[in-house]
Formats: sequence, C-alpha cells, structure tokens
Amino acid sequence: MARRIEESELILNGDGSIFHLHLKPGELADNIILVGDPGRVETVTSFFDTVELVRKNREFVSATGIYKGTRFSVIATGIGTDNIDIVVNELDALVNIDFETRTVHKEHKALRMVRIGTSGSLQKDLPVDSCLLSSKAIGFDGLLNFYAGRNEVADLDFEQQFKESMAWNPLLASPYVVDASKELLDKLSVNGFHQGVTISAPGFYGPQGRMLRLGIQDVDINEKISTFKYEQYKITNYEMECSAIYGLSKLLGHQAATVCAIIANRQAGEYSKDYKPVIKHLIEKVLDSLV
Ligand SMILES: O=P(O)(O)O[C@H]1O[C@H](CO)[C@@H](O)[C@H]1O
Ligand SMILES: O=c1cc[nH]c(=O)[nH]1
Repeated sequence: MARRIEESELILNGDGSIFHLHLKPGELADNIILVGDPGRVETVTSFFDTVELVRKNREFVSATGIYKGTRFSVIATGIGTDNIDIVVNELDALVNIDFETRTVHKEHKALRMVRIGTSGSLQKDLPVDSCLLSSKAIGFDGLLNFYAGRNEVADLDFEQQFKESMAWNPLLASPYVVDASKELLDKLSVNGFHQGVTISAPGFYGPQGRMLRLGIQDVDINEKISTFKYEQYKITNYEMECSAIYGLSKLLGHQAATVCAIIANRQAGEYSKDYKPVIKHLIEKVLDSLV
C-alpha cells in the first residue's frame, strides 16, 4: 500500500495550500522561474501577457501567468539554500503528491526550473553586467549531504580533487558538486552567456571571503578557488542558491539551470553601476528560450 505522509511532514494550510508557498495543486505551471529577490517577481510578470494569480507569504512571492502562449510560474525564494530546501520540496509536492490521500502520485511529473539571480565574479575576464550560465554548482552549504542518494547525483571526482586542492577545512560542510540539466543548458546557451562553475555559499560575507570587521579562517581562499581547474572547468562566481536547486532537482527528477547577472567583480573590486537593465534583458532572454 502507498505510504501516507503524516500531517506533521506534509503541512497543508486550512485552504488546502502548501505550508510556505501558499499554492494549491493546479496553481503551479510546469515552467518555473526562480528569483531570490521578491521584488523581481513583478519584473518577470511585467513580461507576461496575462497574470492568473499572485500569492505572498513571508519572502515567498509567487505568480502564475502566460508568456507568448506558454504558462509560467515565477517564485521568489528569498536568500539561501535553506529556503531552497523549502521551495523545491514544496514545488515537487504540488505536482507529485496527492494532497487528499497524502500519497505520492503513480506518475511522476518533471518541472523545468530556471533561476535568474545576481552573483559575484571570481574571474577578471567575467566582468560586471555580463551574464553567466552555471554548468555546474558547488555547494558550500552542506544541504544535499542530508539527503539519501546524494552520491548518485554528485560529481564525486570533482569534489575529491577540489577538497584536496583547497586543503578543505574539516570544520566546514563537505562541498557537493552537481550538474545543471543538459537539456536546459542546451536551450539557454544559444544566448551566448558565459558558462562556468558556480559556488553557492551559506553567507554573503565570510563564506564568500569578504572581510568587513571580521577576519576569515583562510584569507587566500578566493585566490585558490579562482586558480583551481578540474578538466576544462574553472570556478567563476559566487551566489547563494544554485547548488541546492541543482542537487534537489536531480534527486527529485526535475530539470534545473541558473543564469546570473554578474553585479560584482571580486578580483577587480568593482560593483555594477546599475544591474537592473541587465536583469530585465536576462529575464526576456530566458523566457524566450523556454517557450
Ligand atoms: O539576487 P538573488 O537572486 O537574490 O541572488 C543573490 O543575491 C543574494 C545576496 O545578495 C543571494 O540570494 C544571492 O544568491
Ligand atoms: O558577490 C555577490 C553578489 C551577489 N550575490 C552574492 O551572493 N554574491
């Protein structure tokens, strides 16, 4: 008999919507744009022909509508991979769990998720206001290490070489490396974005090697990261969500990719004068690639 998922594990609100996202089955499109900033949801929907619904709870702002004949949902995740754990598990539940019987549907539905974010470059030749498509993600956050099957979706050889090369501090979570969806990379790469390997950090300051008043454990970490090479891959940028989106999507059988506007160049010490037009351009390019 199919396992019934308890009330404490799959939490539903009184109106039948899922705990954090406040969405009900049927309100989510199969094509999903994930953004960090809740304010960016409106920038995405400004491109839609029609908007069917807007839902808000905490930092999780969602909207569903039509762009050039294709139904899209856009979801704000807020900041960090802990929020991604909530968002990706709840998105999957909306399409793969029956909320009445609390059992997993016999037929699996795969979602397409593209994160449109902002990011800091670790390479001089990846300038501010450029766009980067993450072919692989490295999670410094440790989230995926909690899940069964983690080794089956990770690039274990890359992880091993990275840890050795960095002389990885055992006090930190073991980094995990996961690929983007090949199908989405093919669709998005026609836009001529830079491609690279993205680190998702569990913080904006120390975990990305930034020092304001506090010192960090390894002052050379960004130098070591930016010169590290695995096969043809170089590590290009830092942000805070991509690794968990890639890892959880792979485990749950969804497609995922991330494209970011580079708003800071850490090597050059530069920050974008105005990244909003770059984000708008990126949103339009991504939507057009998915219709
Ligand atoms: O602009 P978003 O999508 O939020 O992405 C980046 O910006 C935030 C930090 O300022 C983090 O969420 C990071 O991943
Ligand atoms: O440097 C940056 C810029 C945006 N987002 C990040 O996480 N880091």
